[in-house]
Amino acid sequence: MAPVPAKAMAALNAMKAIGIPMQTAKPVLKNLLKAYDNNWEHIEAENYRVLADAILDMQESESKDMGSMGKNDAASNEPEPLKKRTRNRKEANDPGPAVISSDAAAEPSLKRPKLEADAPSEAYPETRRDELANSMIHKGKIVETSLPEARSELVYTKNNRGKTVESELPEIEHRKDQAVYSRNHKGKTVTETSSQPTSFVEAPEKLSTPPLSKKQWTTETLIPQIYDSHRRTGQASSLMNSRVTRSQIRGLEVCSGPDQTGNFSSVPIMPKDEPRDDDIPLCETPIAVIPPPRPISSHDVGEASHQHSSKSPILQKIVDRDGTHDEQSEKDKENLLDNTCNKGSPSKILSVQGSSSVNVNAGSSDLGEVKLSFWYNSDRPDFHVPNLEDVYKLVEDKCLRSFKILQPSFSIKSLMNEMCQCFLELGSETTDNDQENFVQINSLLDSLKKPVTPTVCMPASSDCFLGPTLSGGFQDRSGPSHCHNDAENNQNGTSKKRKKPGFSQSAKDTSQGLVMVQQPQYQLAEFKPLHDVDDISKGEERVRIPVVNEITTDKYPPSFNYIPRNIVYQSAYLNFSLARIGDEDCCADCFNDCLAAPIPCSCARETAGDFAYTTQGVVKREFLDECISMYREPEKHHKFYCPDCPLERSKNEISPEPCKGHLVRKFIKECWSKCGCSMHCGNRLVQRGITRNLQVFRTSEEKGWGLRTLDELPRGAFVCEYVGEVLTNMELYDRTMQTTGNAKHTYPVLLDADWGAEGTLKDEEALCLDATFYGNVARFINHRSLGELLMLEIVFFAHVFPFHLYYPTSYSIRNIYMAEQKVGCCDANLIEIPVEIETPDHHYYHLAFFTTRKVEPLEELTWDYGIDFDDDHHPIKAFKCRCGSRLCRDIKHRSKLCSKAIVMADSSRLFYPSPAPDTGMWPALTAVGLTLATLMWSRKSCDPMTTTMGSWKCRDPVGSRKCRSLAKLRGDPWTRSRASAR
Ligand SMILES: C[S@@+](CC[C@H](N)C(=O)[O-])C[C@H]1O[C@@H](n2cnc3c(N)ncnc32)[C@H](O)[C@@H]1O
Repeated sequence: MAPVPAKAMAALNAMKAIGIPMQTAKPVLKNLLKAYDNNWEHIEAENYRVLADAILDMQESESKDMGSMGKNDAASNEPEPLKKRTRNRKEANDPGPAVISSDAAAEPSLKRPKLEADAPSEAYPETRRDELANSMIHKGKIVETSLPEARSELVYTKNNRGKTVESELPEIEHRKDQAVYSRNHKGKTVTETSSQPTSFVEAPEKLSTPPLSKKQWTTETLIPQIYDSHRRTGQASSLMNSRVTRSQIRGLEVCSGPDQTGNFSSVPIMPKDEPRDDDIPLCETPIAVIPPPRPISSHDVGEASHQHSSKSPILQKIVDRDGTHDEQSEKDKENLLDNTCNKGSPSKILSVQGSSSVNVNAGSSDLGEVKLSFWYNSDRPDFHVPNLEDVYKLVEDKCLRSFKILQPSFSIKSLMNEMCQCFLELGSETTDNDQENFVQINSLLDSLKKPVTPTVCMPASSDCFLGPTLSGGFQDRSGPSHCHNDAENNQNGTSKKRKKPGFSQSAKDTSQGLVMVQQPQYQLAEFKPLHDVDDISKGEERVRIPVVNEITTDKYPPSFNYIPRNIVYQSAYLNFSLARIGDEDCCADCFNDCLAAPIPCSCARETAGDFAYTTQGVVKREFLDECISMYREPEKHHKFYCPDCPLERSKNEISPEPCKGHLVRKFIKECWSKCGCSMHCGNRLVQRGITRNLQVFRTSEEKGWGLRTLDELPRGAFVCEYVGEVLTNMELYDRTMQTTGNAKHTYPVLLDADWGAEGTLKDEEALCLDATFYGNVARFINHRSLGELLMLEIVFFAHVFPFHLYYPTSYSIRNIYMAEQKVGCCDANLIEIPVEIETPDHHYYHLAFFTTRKVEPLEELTWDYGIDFDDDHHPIKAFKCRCGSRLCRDIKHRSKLCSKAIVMADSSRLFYPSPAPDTGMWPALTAVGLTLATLMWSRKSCDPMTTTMGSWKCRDPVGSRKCRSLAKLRGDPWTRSRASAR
């Protein structure tokens, strides 16, 4: 404990630091010590708030005395803040922030003497400066201690015992001020007005509400108004409102005495009573809202305040871009913004105090210059100045990890750039749009400050997490604490309300706006290479996965973070507790390879007592056939119908259509860590990760990038898992609206295999994978239909397929279809099969891709996204399909040539209904039809990388003439060797 004189010195110094001369503070301190019986705890609380308040009170009463001595003095050119405060309330019956509009500013009684915009500091006499400085100290909140040259244009913020108070704008106010004032104005309406909720730009007649007495300032009376305010402003602003409101509630709790439980806040009661109708003294200088101290958040920049942290010593070092630093005087630092902004005409400075040791300031000039400054003090004696680039990198890394920044292209510099852009936008907008703009800032920045919610319950001993050797495992990037907090999660989930279209649109607009105002990709490219063309996985997989592009000049695909295993985004609940795995769900007694055991173990239970994999490491034929048949003939398979389908809800929340049914999917169950077998067990395929040689390549059909195999793949081979962030449907919905609503390519997959069995699933519970920002190679697999238009196909083959010429006419349609199967043409060559690994329930599972047939080297790997191309509201954005398949479900965009061929084939059927009669005319007519069809088909480009448009035309990509030449052109070693070998 420091001796008392030292404490007194500290108190006086603190006052001095905020512009109160020692001689003024000293007598008040003495009185306070007496009043508090030398209890320094109260006096020191909140950085001598009581002392500062007491000084202000003293000044108030002095002013009042002066006011009563001669009211006319009030009209003098040297305004007396305290008197004016009184008059503003009493004469204008100002209920609060509603006066902070241009109308209000024009009110004669509210006017302050006009200050010239460019008035140099010398224009302010010393006394005036003192007054201003003093007026900015109210109830212990220090608003501003120095007077920059453009003092009159500064926007100040202060907190008057939980009430937000604002004064009129000076006549020289600029539209930028209006934006700020409108918002704060609203804050004040929320806080103070009970009978007349006012809108921000209301006319002065609305100002007749008498001020509330202090007794009325309770949270009980205020909270309903807060909701009122939410309603008034609409959902688009709900996020912002709730923040402003919360802080204000806190402020009220602090300042309005005991709360509902009778507890007082940390602020001691003022030793003396204050007049009920005059406890919102207004400053002469324009003031806005100081929210009570709270953690700094970027969105706060929208709230106007200007104050120095009363607790924090001013930062001693100012770091420039190169990491050098300067000792600067306090004044220099305070002038930092002003210097920047004084280049233009009137400048503005807005500032936010996020916590006791953080200050955020934003300054602007009318020339559109904006400067942001952050002051932070952590009291570290061993501090040294780091390189600023390193700081950027670290912060970006932290943001990506902790705050789950959505875009991997995120950078601190771009964030600051965005802040400046928003600042300018707000400053340039008319007041009508202020509200909207404010929401934009918040919805943008809110994504940066989402709290990290640990979401997965992983035993600390990590014995259920096999670590990086398993690609089927789980990866959490939310930090060391992995344990899911149910309560918190629920709270997160249920507290989130699905945003109505209005908000979503706004949010969407926001992201669009952001894209327009900056070039994050270029910025990112400046700092770090996007991908390694030799291995897009950057060593995360067991095999290297190169990237090639012979089509465009892009060296590699747009940026994303490569992850070999799923990671949880925020709220998704995945319970991987080993305790949940019962004996029946594992094979604790097994040893080495379960597939080698004479009797299948309990891990084959899911697949009807027989393992899904063969000992050669592929999916068994029967199992695969059944999975494929689900796609080809869905009507033949069982479906379940959700009572309240999350998919339909996502399309239309208000009146969702009944569930269209989900196929009861066949699951593969792999052995897991509670099983006795080893990692070499044949029933652990997916969890071992990618083993095939794959390549990311640029497709030639405007599908963007794609994935292909470099090796020949047998039927049923595991290729890769679809890896991404595990999101709840709610999160996906929000994300799609806010971030990727306008994205060219989308990467979400619903984990809906068990939706029906789980009863009514809330959007906060239903899961999906999103590989937009974090994903593996599977995110490059393009769509191709997996045979729905079966009959049409059969008809086609029945009439034009060359095989028909060789087969007897009695050859059944079914056989023709089988013939088509035999040559292996047309459909997607991958199918996704749900795989159970860590958890016996199927709420969360892995989505693994297996080949539906033998796949040739260099053939593009495709899978059927299951999109309903006619359903514009499907969560997976319907694109213009260019799969080229004759079976493509995107009928609108299906190749015209294909369609013509089909129509032609169909029309030939008019003459010879299928199966075609064996007449003499048949071969001739078929030959004509076939020639025409072939002509049309051959005009369609044959992609050497795929067997697009049928392997009968180009079955072996390297074998065909066109393919060979392209392969040469491409010149990659593998193709070269293949081509020369021929
Ligand atoms: C999972 S990504 C596939 C990778 C993507 N091509 C890329 O460049 O990143 C899905 C997106 O690829 C595009 N895409 C996939 N299949 C397509 C197809 N058959 N025709 C046209 N675009 C396709 C669509 O834009 C879709 O949103």
